[in-house]
Amino acid sequence: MDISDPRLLFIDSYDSFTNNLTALCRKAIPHAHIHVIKNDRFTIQKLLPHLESFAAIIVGPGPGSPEDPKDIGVIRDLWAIGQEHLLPIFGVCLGLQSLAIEHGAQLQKLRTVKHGQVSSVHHTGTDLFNGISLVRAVRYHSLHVVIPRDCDLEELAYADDGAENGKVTMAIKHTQKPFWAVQYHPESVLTTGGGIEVIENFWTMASRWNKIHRPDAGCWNARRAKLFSPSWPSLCMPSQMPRKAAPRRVVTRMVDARSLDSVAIADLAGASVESTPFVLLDSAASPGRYSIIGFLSPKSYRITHFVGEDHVTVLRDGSTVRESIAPIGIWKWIAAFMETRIADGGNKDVPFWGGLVGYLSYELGCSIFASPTSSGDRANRQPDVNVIYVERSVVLDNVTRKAYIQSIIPKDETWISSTAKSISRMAGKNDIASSPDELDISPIQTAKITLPERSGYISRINAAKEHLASGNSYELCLTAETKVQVSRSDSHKSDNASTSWHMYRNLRKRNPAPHAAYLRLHPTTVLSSSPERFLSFSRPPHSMCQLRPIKGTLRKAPGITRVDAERGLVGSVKEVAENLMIVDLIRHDLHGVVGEDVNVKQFCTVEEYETVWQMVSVIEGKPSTLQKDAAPQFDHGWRVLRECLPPGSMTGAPKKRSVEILHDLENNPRGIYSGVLGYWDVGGGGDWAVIIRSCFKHDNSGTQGNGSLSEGNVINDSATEEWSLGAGGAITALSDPQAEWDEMILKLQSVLGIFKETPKQ
Ligand SMILES: C=C(O[C@@H]1C=C(C(=O)O)C=C[C@H]1O)C(=O)O
Ligand SMILES: NC(=O)CC[C@H](N)C(=O)O
Repeated sequence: MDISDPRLLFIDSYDSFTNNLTALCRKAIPHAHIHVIKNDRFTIQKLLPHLESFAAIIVGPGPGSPEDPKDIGVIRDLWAIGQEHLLPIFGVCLGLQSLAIEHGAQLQKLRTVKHGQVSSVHHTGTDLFNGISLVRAVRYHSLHVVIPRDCDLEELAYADDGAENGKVTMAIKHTQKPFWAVQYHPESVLTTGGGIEVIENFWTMASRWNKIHRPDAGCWNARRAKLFSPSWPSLCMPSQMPRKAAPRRVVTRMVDARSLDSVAIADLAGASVESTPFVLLDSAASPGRYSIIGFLSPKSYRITHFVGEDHVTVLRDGSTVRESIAPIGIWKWIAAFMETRIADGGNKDVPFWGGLVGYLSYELGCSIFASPTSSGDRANRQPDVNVIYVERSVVLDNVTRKAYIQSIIPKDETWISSTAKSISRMAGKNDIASSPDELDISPIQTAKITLPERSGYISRINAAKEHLASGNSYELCLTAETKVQVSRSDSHKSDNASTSWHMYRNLRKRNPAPHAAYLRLHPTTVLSSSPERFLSFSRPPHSMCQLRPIKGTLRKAPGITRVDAERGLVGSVKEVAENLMIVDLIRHDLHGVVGEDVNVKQFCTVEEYETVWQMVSVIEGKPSTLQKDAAPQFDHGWRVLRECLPPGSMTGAPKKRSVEILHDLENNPRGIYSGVLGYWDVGGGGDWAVIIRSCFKHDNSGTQGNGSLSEGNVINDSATEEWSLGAGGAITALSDPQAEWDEMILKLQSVLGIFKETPKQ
């Protein structure tokens, strides 16, 4: 970039599409420096003296109303800027609404709200639309403006919503000042014709105006550079952390696993011994491929952390150490832990060589907004970070049936040889004792299931819809908790035999899923049959991030073919809108960390799972660094994870406002549900799934008696144990409350079957 390149000020109203728009502006206005500020960062008085440095302002979209000072911040004052400071401004959605109402237009609610829907835009073919023919544009709005006849605004485009809303203004310009705006979203992935073309036209007109009215632009100086954030995209700086040691070597032995499955190898690794920690990340169905089994020992580091606390607890070899995470915080603390444990030399085809395995809670993700933190009784709360450092592992390739026995412990050949021998021996036998087919998969009959209360859930759906109608959110993923009490006499077969392992095997059999997992990280046990990848990142130097959001769920039933499912999902305006909103949100999240290189690889494809059809999109991003020749970044993927949590498919859009609304609507913190589980590998790769279709237990959760944890030894003398599950779905303006309730129950049923026959509705 050159110092003389144009400089743009972007005003963000805490939206989840901002980075898509900045990326589009960078394409339309090559070499532009774009400085993004929040709308409440400066008062107009503070901003005015600096406007001379900017060639134009872009006012982004956002939740809420242009009439509410809390939602609109400094934006409303821009339109009254005096001649001395005047400059070109381009507004999007909330930006258009603000420009319009400050010039006498009426703000109204749409009768039929448009969120994630595509409309044809009829336009004048002039100004913003010069040289443009067909425009199909995505809309995300509940409010709209009615432009009076005799005012300083001119309508440039409209959409014809027919009986729903009549004609709705889609673009305007000021007749004397250099202000233009669109109501639709030029940056949405489904907008065609009126995207980059419109911004290019804005830029042509803005440059012309500047040439005539502001021939000498003000200079950019150190003070301004400090005041305004670095220009977008603010790419990853090379890691600040010095490498403390030479990389460790990964030693791998490959054996033919033949008909062995992950369950048999997990048994070998000690899955059935309740008192010990255990981790299995299990690809139990396509498109999952690898199953990762940790071979743990008392020497394995266990790391736990609670949101709001200033330390981590590290448990190892019988001792518990509290380590302060101040001032760097939990994310950097974990990055530093991993930075000293980088390893190489492993098999490039194997995604995991060793590293951290476990889960991160929903509230950990939310803490990035400084929003709600976890609350509740500390002794019975699940940790927000609960991971274990795996140094010995077996990775099973479920496609080639090869098992990779791996260790990052120096001089560990004896373990590798004996494990390789055991696996070969087991694979050689035809009758695999632990094959899940031979399991007794009868559910636990004495379980007491407490579903969310239906009327309460329906009224929360209606409250969510009111927020959507008022413009506070475009989509809200509402969820609720279900509890299951299991009598221990039923669940407890022998003293140290793990019943949760037995339950996991039932779940795996009933609902095989690509992101299945069994995590026994006391005090927490997680049984997962998640279909949804949140984020995977490949190892440097060619890191690639991939997110696979799911939106759109259809019950599988006899007679429903793929063609029917596609008609029901891809053919539904509601389902596609739900998915599109999350795709746009995830593009924004990813652009925010990796910069410009973000692509939608797959849009709304129907995938078949055990109990449901799901509509899945795939978004990929390639991290770039400031310096072309910078060393590959080991923690790129980890940063992407931190910046993109909590998963957009579990919040709705815009994320921050939706998280706040959901916090008010839902009674309890979500905890592990809606968080992510997976690994960060010592080679720098990672794979994290959204924690849905899963259930959880806290060692202390039973009634009577008191479970307690001491190193390697769990005592729980409770008469019952309590499992908890979450389920929910995206609520949009098009949602039917009864159908949403049914969808929530459908999702629950994929897990509830391991406890009891599915409850009757
Ligand atoms: C909320 C859940 O699922 C989420 C919501 C989906 C939807 O609304 O269609 C689909 C997958 C998940 O992102 C859940 O399973 O509990
Ligand atoms: N996308 C937006 O900027 C939305 C603006 C406003 N909150 C509305 O819903 O109409």
